[in-house]
Amino acid sequence: MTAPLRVAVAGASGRMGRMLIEAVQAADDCVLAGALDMPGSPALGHDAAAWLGQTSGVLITADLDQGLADAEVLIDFTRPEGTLAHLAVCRRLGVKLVIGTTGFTEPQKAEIAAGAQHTAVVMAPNMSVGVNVVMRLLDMAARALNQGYDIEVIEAHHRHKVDAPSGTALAMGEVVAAALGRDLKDCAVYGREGHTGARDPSTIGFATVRGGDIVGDHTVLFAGIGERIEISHKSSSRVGYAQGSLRAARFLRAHASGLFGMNEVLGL
Ligand SMILES: NC(=O)C1=CN([C@@H]2O[C@H](COP(=O)(O)OP(=O)(O)OC[C@H]3O[C@@H](n4cnc5c(N)ncnc54)[C@H](OP(=O)(O)O)[C@@H]3O)[C@@H](O)[C@H]2O)C=CC1
Ligand SMILES: O=C(O)C1=N[C@H](C(=O)O)C[C@H](O)C1
Repeated sequence: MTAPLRVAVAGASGRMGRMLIEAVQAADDCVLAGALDMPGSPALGHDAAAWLGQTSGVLITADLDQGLADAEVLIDFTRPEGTLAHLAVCRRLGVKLVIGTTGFTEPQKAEIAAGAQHTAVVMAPNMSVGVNVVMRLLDMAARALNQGYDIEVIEAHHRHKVDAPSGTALAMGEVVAAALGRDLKDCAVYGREGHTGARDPSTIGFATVRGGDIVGDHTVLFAGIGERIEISHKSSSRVGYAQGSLRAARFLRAHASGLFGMNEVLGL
């Protein structure tokens, strides 16, 4: 019988961190092997599953070496600077990494790609199966609607989200731009205000909504003359992100190095 996968979770007291701890605790083939949080976090020293009324035997720590010593894979949903600090330690200790964090700059993405030459990494702005299927639908739609349709990406998230547009919205824009032979860097328009002039048909527009407890809604609109096509995904729970992350962690068992996306994890 295969030994359980030893999973550590970063950002253990965050919205996704808690979801992941609950998912690892419930999975037959995984065991919680570490839990990281920020120095000064009130969660430090507490059992990582205490908030569930459970005991995991894993205390939340800010000491990265200690928190990763017994782990095969770290699942990281934190902030870009946290993820990069975790990557450096994972690389040194030979721990694999699932990155769900969003908001990376291009140089930060290059640092992750370099780190993945030494330890295996899955990185995706959205771990849900549904969103990754939508990415394929968008590729198909953009190729078919390649003339006469104005393309806008609209996303809505909770009031606590710190990056905009969402990583998923940007990835959707990249898929559509690539399908149309455009580079998103050259054609993205992030918000509009004032006398904008008429819409340039070669652009891909982005609109961001923030409020309340919206988990994550994404729509890509193809607006033509006489018809509109909307391809939407709406998350009503973070469970899908956590389950997708565990699939990514299991996938990494078979890989020693390399940078992978959810399309490879899911075989899409
Ligand atoms: N790929 C996907 O499927 C998804 C991606 N996300 C992304 O995951 C990230 C986290 O989201 P969410 O859980 O809502 O955020 P939270 O703010 O709820 O949690 C973030 C956690 O990371 C910790 N943290 C913050 N900064 C650092 C740092 N520099 N080093 C180490 N730890 C740090 C926080 O600690 P403290 O509270 O002490 O600051 C907290 O525990 C975001 O980038 C979000 O966009 C979210 C959902 C799905
Ligand atoms: O911050 C969030 O909550 C989410 N972030 C990810 C993103 O930026 O795309 C994924 C999901 O939409 C939830």
